[in-house]
Amino acid sequence: MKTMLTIAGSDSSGGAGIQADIKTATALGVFATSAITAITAQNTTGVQAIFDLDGDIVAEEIRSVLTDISPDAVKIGMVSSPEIIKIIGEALAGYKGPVVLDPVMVATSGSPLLRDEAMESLKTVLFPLATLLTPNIPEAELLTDMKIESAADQEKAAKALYDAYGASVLVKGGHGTGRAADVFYDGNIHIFEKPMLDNPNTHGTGCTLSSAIASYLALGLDEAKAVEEAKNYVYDAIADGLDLGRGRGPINHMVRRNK
Ligand SMILES: Nc1ncnc2c1ncn2[C@@H]1O[C@H](COP(=O)(O)OP(=O)(O)O)[C@@H](O)[C@H]1O
Ligand SMILES: Cc1ncc(COP(=O)(O)OP(=O)(O)O)c(N)n1
Repeated sequence: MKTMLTIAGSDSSGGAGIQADIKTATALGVFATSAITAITAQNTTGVQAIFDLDGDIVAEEIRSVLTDISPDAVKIGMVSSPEIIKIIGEALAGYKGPVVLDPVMVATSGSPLLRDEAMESLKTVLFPLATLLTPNIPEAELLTDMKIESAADQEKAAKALYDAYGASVLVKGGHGTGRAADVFYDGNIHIFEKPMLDNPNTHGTGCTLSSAIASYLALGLDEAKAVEEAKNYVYDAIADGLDLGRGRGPINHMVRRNK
């Protein structure tokens, strides 16, 4: 059985964070292990509270998994404080497998999930450990100081981040206008495009995409193929539409089982 480790925050509503990652890996036939960085009280209308876990327990969670199960891929999601970032950097230092880093900054509801003072450590400590970065458009704009208004701009941002950090880069297009075009750069440009689905229930798409990429990498796919298959999975999960809660509901991880 192939395994992955997700290092991320808990989402009480089950749509994003650790919960989305475990559902995704399980749906794709990969055994998920986890290190929880923060607990969020969250639902489909927004984030009500955030509690960062103590750095020592995050370090222990990661070490417990790495020294025993040796995951085939790692995904990193919400890592809100500089202290936790430093500890993750130290705990992953000897890890040789693929590391997919989703630079989660702000939930789509508008709540910050990364503290302002943590941005610099995210870039200096964790980006160099990552083999694949998955910013959305607002995150890529902040990271590159560029305005992104087209797939051509996504391409420029992906190349700039690749040059700066030496990792492959997927600039996701869910916040764009027109088609949902995700631009991937690994030294060559790959564009993965789908129609933009008219469904407000997209909570957790970014977490799901990054954990699906990590799962497909654990299964042995190359990066570009893992990104393509992960996008297909997210697209099907949005298309299969759930309508839970009063706000922006989650996507449907049972989609493959329903077919
Ligand atoms: N309405 C939609 N229709 C089709 N694909 C979407 C839609 N919204 C997001 N996606 C896809 O979901 C994935 C996550 O993208 P995005 O929403 O940009 O990330 P995040 O959740 O981190 O903000 C991408 O593959 C994107 O193209
Ligand atoms: C605990 C936690 N981690 C990450 C997110 C962000 O999820 P994402 O899939 O990037 O996007 P939205 O669901 O916010 O649209 C989160 N909300 N909670």
